[in-house]
Amino acid sequence: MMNANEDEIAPAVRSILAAAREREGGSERLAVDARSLTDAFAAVEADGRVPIIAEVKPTSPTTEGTRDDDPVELAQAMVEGGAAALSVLTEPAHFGGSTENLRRIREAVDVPVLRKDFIVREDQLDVVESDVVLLIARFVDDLSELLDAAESRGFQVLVEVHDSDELAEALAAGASIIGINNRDLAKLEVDLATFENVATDVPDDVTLIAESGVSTVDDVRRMRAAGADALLVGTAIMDGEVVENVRRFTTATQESETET
Ligand SMILES: O=C(O)c1ccccc1NCC(=O)[C@H](O)[C@H](O)COP(=O)(O)O
Repeated sequence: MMNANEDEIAPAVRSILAAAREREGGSERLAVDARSLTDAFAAVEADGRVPIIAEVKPTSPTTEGTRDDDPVELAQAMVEGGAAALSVLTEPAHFGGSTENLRRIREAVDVPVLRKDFIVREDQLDVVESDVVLLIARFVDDLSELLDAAESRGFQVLVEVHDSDELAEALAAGASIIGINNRDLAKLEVDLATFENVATDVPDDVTLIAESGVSTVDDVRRMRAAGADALLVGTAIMDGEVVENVRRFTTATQESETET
């Protein structure tokens, strides 16, 4: 079920995967009418801002405490701050997420919504509609098959990779939206140089997203300089005033923005 030796994976991530394998799928095949992620990025770019996917992330194995605010209010604040799209954790046991949160949020906003979860089987695509689903190359048995299964339901697919081998696998599977995760899921360590190193091998026609570990305006500029079409940011947006946090990141490359 996984490309890597399971012993190499951090215990928290092993637990996440074990729970993912147990989680039930849907009983009816979904057909999704998705909002375009690339159009949403283009609209934000045309406005001179940085496309940010803001993540509704109530908690995580590397975060202290839980943010209990209404997820819909958080999502609306993210859109008010200028987020191009939203990412919504639906993993319940380790991230405090739910498919119900995603359903309510997608109804309440008009930007594309990514379902952030650890999907390992085709039937797990059928539990809730979203505009984009995440597939993590490291954790999926047959990436090409699951990617096709998702696209045939109308989902756009963000394929997450962490190194050049996974990138090659994602490209061979036909991924057109790729996220390079700065968080090493084996050790749970974050290093922004990961994006810089792996991004050099990504073809221009791929929509490229920098994921995890972005906490300052300088980090946003660094990821953009390394070729990120968009950035996925969770913790640094959830920590404090959500509208202000998103606005700071979306305006990071504007001349008047000096704060780091
Ligand atoms: O965020 C974690 O602690 C985590 C732990 C184990 C597996 C995955 C994890 N995060 C998933 C994510 O992809 C992030 O939520 C997302 O990229 C945002 O990252 P950040 O901006 O660093 O919160």
